[in-house]
Amino acid sequence: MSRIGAIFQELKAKNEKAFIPFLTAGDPSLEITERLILELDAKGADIIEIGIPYSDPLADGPTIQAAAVRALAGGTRMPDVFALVRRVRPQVKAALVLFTYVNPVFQWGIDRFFETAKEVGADGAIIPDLPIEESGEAAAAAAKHGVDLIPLLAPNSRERIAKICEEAQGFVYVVAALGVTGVRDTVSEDLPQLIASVKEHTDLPVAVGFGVGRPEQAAQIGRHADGVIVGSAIVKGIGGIADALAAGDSALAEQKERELIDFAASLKEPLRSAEAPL
Ligand SMILES: O=P(O)(O)OC[C@@H](O)[C@@H](O)c1c[nH]c2ccccc12
Repeated sequence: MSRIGAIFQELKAKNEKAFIPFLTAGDPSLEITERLILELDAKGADIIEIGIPYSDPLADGPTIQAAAVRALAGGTRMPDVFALVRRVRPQVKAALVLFTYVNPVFQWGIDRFFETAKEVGADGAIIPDLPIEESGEAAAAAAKHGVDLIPLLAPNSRERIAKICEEAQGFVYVVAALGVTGVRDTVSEDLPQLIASVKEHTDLPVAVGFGVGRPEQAAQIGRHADGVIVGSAIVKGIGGIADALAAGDSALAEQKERELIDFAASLKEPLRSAEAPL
């Protein structure tokens, strides 16, 4: 069983739900990303999504776009992200999932991407602009090298649920809202129904992301899903660290970092003893 599978199994036995934060590698520096990964792991992150900065992140809202801009400006490229994963892997309990787009994977070489991912210790990969209809080659390479290729399933892809679930590895990423990434005020009322229909097609865990920015939202989703993914709200906090550093205020940067880690812990808290569905 993969590390991701084992983590979900262990959580289930404890009636806990997975907390899955996202951050962009190299935002604002690789050194800070490395420290944040260790701190998130220590605060109970079960899986960490590590974004490979990309110049054309079409599914991302302004917060994560800005993170990619900062990381690229700092010079972070694909090989740096692989090296980062290699460094942190022996130091963390959390599973590590690479998050990237089709183009960079193509350029690196599909087979070589998954081969390198495995070699440095990544457990999974998410490629949001890879439609299921075109995922054959990547799915084969991922399976060959033992990396879970985690598919995204959006509220508008009901007819495609069966096919996506059939191909899925690791977990199914249910997108809670249409549009781009970013914090939203409310959780969609249709979400429990969508999760239920995904669960009719697969025994894999289901994690929900898009728009989650508060512990109450995490708690609400945790009643129905096996995991909660939080990107923009975390990345916004990292933006605060970046701003403080850019202003030369390292004391403020340290304070922002502590606040971010406390915020991450507050998102995991309601998932530790998840309530059963009502
Ligand atoms: O930022 P949000 O709304 O919390 O959504 C999760 C998300 O950031 C992360 O999984 C992600 C980052 N970039 C993406 C692009 C597409 C889908 C998902 C993502």
